[in-house]
Amino acid sequence: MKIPVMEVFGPTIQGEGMVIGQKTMFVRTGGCDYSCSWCDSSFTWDGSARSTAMEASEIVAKLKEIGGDAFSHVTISGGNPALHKGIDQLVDLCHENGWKVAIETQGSIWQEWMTKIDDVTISPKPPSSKMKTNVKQLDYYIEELTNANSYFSLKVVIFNEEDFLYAEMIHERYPEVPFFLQIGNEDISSTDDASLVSKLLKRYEWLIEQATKSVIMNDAKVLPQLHTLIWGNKRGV
Ligand SMILES: C[S@@+](CC[C@H](N)C(=O)[O-])C[C@H]1O[C@@H](n2cnc3c(N)ncnc32)[C@H](O)[C@@H]1O
Ligand SMILES: Nc1nc2[nH]cc(C(=O)O)c2c(=O)[nH]1
Ligand code: SF4
Ligand SMILES: [Mg+2]
Repeated sequence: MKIPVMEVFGPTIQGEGMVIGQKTMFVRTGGCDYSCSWCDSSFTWDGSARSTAMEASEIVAKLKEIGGDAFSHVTISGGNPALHKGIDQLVDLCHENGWKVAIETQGSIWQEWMTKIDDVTISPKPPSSKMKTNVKQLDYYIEELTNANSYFSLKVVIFNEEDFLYAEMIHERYPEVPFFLQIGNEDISSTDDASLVSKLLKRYEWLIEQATKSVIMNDAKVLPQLHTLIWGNKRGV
């Protein structure tokens, strides 16, 4: 079953969330059921770029072609990779090659293959995105991953106070799930890396302040997007 692929890149490091710093390859799929106002990967769904329909075996060949033997971890992101049934085979092939597999999804669509993934990041969207969370669906997600004994976490991107309150609500709803706060990048098309980084670090400091003040966030981890601090808004890193 073919998968629409926007880009395959790496090795690089995972710049976000539960396995931040992990050396990894990326497979970015096309299409999303959301359209977040601040999406830094909107080319996956807004029609501005074309995807290539690829079989899982072709994706694996591409990973080997560009990564050689210099990786053992593959992150599938998008768009929403959970739109695609064919990822089941991709995960199996990665495992056959001895690679671990991570996924980035917003938790809006469930797939049975989700429980095979080694590192699952669920990133529900706060009010600034203009998207609405289906909490019942999120409850189901968390329940399925918990029952499957999966290694998973929640990561909420924060742009303002209202987003922070949303993050508190999510963390309180699923207190057992490892919880990550991430700073939002407001300047997704800036090419001025110096001013971008300085602004992001200010936002990071602000988010740390919010988290340190909050009694609900006692066990939260507060992170920047590491890749943005290093490479700015560059694609394919
Ligand atoms: C591009 S999304 C793709 C995966 C999936 N659709 C999702 O949103 O989780 C990957 C991650 O980037 C985050 N992200 C997107 N735009 C961002 C921005 N402007 N600043 C910070 N994080 C952003 C998302 O919240 C998500 O955690
Ligand atoms: N280095 C790096 N880390 C990332 N973590 C999540 C990413 C994504 O776009 O899903 C991403 C990305 O695009 N690059
Ligand atoms: S859910 Fe993810 S890929 Fe989809 S629009 Fe939002 S940030 Fe972008
Ligand atoms: Mg990204």
